[in-house]
Amino acid sequence: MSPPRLNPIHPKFTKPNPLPPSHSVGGFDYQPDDDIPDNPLTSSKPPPPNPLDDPTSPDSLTPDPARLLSPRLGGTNLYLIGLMGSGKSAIAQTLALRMGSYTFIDTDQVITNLLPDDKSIAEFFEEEGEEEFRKIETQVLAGVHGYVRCVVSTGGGIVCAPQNWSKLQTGIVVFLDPDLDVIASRLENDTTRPLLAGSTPIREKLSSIMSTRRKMYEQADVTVKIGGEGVEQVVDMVVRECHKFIDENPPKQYQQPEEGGESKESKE
Ligand SMILES: Nc1ncnc2c1ncn2[C@@H]1O[C@H](COP(=O)(O)OP(=O)(O)O)[C@@H](O)[C@H]1O
Ligand SMILES: O=C(O)C1=C[C@@H](OP(=O)(O)O)[C@@H](O)[C@H](O)C1
Repeated sequence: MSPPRLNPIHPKFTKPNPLPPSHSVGGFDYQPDDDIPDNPLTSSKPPPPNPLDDPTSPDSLTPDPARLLSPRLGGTNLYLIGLMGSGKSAIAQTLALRMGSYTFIDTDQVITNLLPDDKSIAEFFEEEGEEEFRKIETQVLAGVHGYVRCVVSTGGGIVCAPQNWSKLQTGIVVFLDPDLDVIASRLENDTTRPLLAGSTPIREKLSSIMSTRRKMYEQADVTVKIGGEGVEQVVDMVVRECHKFIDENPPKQYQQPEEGGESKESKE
């Protein structure tokens, strides 16, 4: 039986083996592939220039500012707050992915995992009431804030309990503030948010909840006003605002020494 035609670079690569004849890898001899145009290993033509050598080239790789955020945060968590439907879960998930070394956590998801009998948050609200839900939410946040390198999507009402702020403020708090019409259209057919149940139009309910919570949401370190932007664009906006926040509020150990030698910190 002939040996399998493994690609010697990585078995998951689907392109044919690019190695020249009689090249042996792992004990197998490989045959040339004539069908790869300009195979850099066999072609007589010079390879195209590396775009990285020309920083003005549009193909030149530029690092994602989201990835550059991770080392600047030094492990500090990001907490996303805002009204239900403002996009906290969607944005946190994509942000964590783009940051690379951060983990996405959704407090609502943690709560759902804790509830017995696969109960949903809406069912728990109905059976046990909002007050019981808030107690669990506070306990979950207390657990979550002990972790580092997390992008945490919180429940919309987490800002209402003052004791939650002592946990949120151990990280950078980001308020996602979209237009209420945008949120209302996103949640039009949603049945998972108990506070929106009933016959009052969603837009009206959102407006009433927002008017009692806005002051609390505005305690955030960073506010991102959102219109009709898609998820990736909102992530870009969050990243930009977080970099700005760090620029304006550098961690103490990074503060520049003042003229004359001593840093502000060492004088305190
Ligand atoms: N910027 C956006 N553009 C389009 N759809 C979005 C955007 N942000 C969130 N969504 C969608 O809106 C819905 C509610 O978002 P979600 O992340 O669950 O909000 P939250 O966690 O704040 O309650 C989801 O279906 C989500 O995919
Ligand atoms: O605003 C609120 O009080 C709530 C928001 C929900 O989370 P999302 O903001 O993720 O929808 C969920 O925690 C619960 O239904 C209560």
